[in-house]
Amino acid sequence: MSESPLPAVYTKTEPRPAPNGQGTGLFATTDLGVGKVVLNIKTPYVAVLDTPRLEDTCSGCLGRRQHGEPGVVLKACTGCQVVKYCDRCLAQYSTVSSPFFSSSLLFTSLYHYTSLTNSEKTCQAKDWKFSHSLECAIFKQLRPRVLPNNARAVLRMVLRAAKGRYSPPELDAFSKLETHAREIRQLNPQQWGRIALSSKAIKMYSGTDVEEEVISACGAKLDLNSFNLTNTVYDRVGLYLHPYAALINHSCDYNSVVGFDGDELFVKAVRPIKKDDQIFISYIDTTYPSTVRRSELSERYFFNCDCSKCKLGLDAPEARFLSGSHDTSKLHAVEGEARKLMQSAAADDSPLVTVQKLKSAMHLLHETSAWPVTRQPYVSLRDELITALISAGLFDEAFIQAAIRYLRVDPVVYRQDGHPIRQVHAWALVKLAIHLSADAGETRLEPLFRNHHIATPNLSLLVWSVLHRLVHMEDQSCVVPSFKDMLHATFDDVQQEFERGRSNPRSMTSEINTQWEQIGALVDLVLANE
Ligand SMILES: C[S@@+](CC[C@H](N)C(=O)[O-])C[C@H]1O[C@@H](n2cnc3c(N)ncnc32)[C@H](O)[C@@H]1O
Repeated sequence: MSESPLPAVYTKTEPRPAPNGQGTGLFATTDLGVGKVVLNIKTPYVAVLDTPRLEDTCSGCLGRRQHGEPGVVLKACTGCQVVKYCDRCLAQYSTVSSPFFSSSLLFTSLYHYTSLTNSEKTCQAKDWKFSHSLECAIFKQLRPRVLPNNARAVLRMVLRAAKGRYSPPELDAFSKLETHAREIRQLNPQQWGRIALSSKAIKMYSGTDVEEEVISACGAKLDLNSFNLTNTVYDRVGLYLHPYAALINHSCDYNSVVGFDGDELFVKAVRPIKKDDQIFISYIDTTYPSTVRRSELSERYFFNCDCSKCKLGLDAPEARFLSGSHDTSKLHAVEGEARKLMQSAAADDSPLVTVQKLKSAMHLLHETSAWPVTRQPYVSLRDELITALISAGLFDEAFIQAAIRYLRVDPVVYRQDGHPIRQVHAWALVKLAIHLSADAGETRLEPLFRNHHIATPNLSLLVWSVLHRLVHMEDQSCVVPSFKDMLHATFDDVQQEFERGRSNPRSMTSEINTQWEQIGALVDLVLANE
């Protein structure tokens, strides 16, 4: 992996002009196999948590330790009480006076900050050094109001730039990023209004002499170029920006995927890439039909996608209905009803009501006899249903739904075995099976199989077979290192459990196949009655 001129950036790519009005793009400098690292960035230009995640995610490791070490408790920064850190990594403090904010900021009293005397490897010390020392007093002054994520991100960039924390190549790369500021002003006046208001506030809070217009341009750059920051299991936790990663253009038929391990970014090849090929990621959820994708891309990113998948239009697999003749206007009406139910389910507080609404929406689609389980919004409805069933404590039903997704949806929707979403869904199935098999008494799973005259499968064998497959295909897998570590640790535990029981699943291939046949039979019956 060669180091780029930008600090902390390791890559097998270089920026070049891209064809078809795509501006600059990144191009492979060598052939790259599936699962290979295309780009690894150790330190973000800026990364912030979404406001609700400030409560439950460490602002230092961005949740990396929380997944590896269950039971980690978060403690609030004693200064601002807004950001929290893993307790195991909290530093020892001594309180000293800070000269930082006395003049430039709006504070009447001298703020006391805690100087860190412990190792810099701690989450709080790391974040303090990176940026929090510059913003802590501002957050404290504003409490109980917490700035929105994009305002906190722009504030961080302004404060870090003022303290000379960015190198000249980083500042230069950031300055060259596309903003589409003119299009935002003309076409999305609400977005521009939010950016402008936020810039005014940032200028006031930070006391910076940078002009509001320049801060607004930072805000527009952030909106256009930031990534969804995700945790180890690919749940969104915040915003991330780096000017090198921001050069990657979009294709719905992408060859690479992005993931985060704490604040470290990984771009991996999800398909084989040849030297000089352009690197493409997806900016949006590509499981939706081209009409939806194209309008999302033109509204937020101001371009018309012309990729091979978009060219297929209604002939593309994700847009097709089941074979037969269909009244399309009726199908659209049903889709509208299903979407309304989905929206109202999202707004509901009660998991059981949410479950009912989502099931009703799925039933509407199923009743058309035209809607494949792999066509949106069916796919998203099932994802939401699994989450709602888990919240409602209905783990057996969640397990069956996760098995439907694993066996019948994902192989079509995410064709590559190593696709991170496919791996995360497999992990969810494993977790549910482990949870159910740990239940001492009879779970509701047994009657479910019995009622359909199917023998109940041995969940431990299923868990072993999924984990065995995931661990053995890890070279081709596009997940981040902490996810792989989690799989390894769980597989080792399961393997040891079998060894203690003096059995060896490696020699039980036909038993394992039988368990999958049993699961497959129930999955098809549940789908037929959806
Ligand atoms: C995150 S930036 C990517 C880097 C950008 N090409 C540059 O030169 O700074 C996103 C912008 O790149 C352009 N872009 C990305 N993918 C594209 C595509 N498939 N076709 C046309 N333009 C694209 C659009 O202008 C979009 O708003």
